[in-house]
Amino acid sequence: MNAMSEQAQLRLVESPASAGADGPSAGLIAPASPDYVIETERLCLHYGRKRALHELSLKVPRGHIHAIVGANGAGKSSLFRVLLGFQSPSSGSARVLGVAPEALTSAHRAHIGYVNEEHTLPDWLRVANAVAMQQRQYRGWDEARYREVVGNFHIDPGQRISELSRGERAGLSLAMALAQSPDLLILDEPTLGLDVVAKRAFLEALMFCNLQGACTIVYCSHQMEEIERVADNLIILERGELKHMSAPDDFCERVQLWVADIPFAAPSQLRELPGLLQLQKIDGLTHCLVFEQGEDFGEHLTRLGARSARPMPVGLDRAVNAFLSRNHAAPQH
Ligand SMILES: Nc1ncnc2c1ncn2[C@@H]1O[C@H](COP(=O)(O)OP(=O)(O)OP(=O)(O)O)[C@@H](O)[C@H]1O
Repeated sequence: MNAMSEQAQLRLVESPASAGADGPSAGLIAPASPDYVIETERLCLHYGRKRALHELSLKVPRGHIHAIVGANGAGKSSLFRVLLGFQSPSSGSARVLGVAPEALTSAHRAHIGYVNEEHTLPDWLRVANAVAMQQRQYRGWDEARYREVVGNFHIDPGQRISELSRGERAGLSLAMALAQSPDLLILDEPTLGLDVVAKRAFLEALMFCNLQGACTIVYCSHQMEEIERVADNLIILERGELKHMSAPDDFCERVQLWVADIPFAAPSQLRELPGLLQLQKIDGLTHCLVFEQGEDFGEHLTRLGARSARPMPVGLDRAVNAFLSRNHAAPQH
């Protein structure tokens, strides 16, 4: 996270006077209400020779909780950096709340909450001062929501931010972002480092904000059980490309586990099965995780000599992991 992004994330170091005429406390510009909170068109980002985003065309509709998943290095954080204007794309275009990232003013940014995994907050400030500055910055500040979320942590308002534990820092930045009452809340691995109770409190706060209908939440995480619980929409990125977007349940329905008794099929034959995501031999039975195959997939197994074969549903964790691992980087031998 570079210095510019830290500054833009939370303008805690900016006094209301220095926020300028377009500052959030100086006349809140209501953003247009486009149907999509995020739109990208053939978005590409290269860091030197490293490709982070490739021809990414994505439309995230207003409302609901959207989860972006992908393996390490899939481009999730890079996408957020481009959307928030911290990083210029190599080509293509993006719009956030209908505005191009490079055209986002302080007033627009007041409608966008952002929490990153580092939970960057000014270390030298005391918690109470940081919160007071946020209260002044954001007209829509919701004190009750702030207290509800921060109340799950034993944070002393007199403590310096540098003295907080990782989890407390996470809780504080989440509470401040939620209290800002943003139209769009972008969260980059927000629950990393939170204990079970704090995680649950945070997820409940997210769902509550979303139920109130005002806030669209776009959230990237590797924690599939969380996503299963809160997300209405699942977006899968792979090496900077959009691979899938649907409701999590729809995605699960597309992945099936077939358990078959095929004693004599060669592994090379099994690996040729259509839609194969993952192949395992467990207790003498062949387990095939397959993508977008119908009920007639069993016929393929029968042709390979299966004595029995039955499909079984799979949970989101297994479905997403199998989908991502089919092209996951593996060490060269
Ligand atoms: N500043 C940078 N310089 C060079 N390469 C970078 C830089 N930032 C990211 N990358 C590369 O861009 C790709 C996408 O990185 P990004 O951080 O967006 O992935 P991610 O999906 O957020 O990963 P993770 O789940 O591990 O946080 C990776 O291959 C990464 O190595």
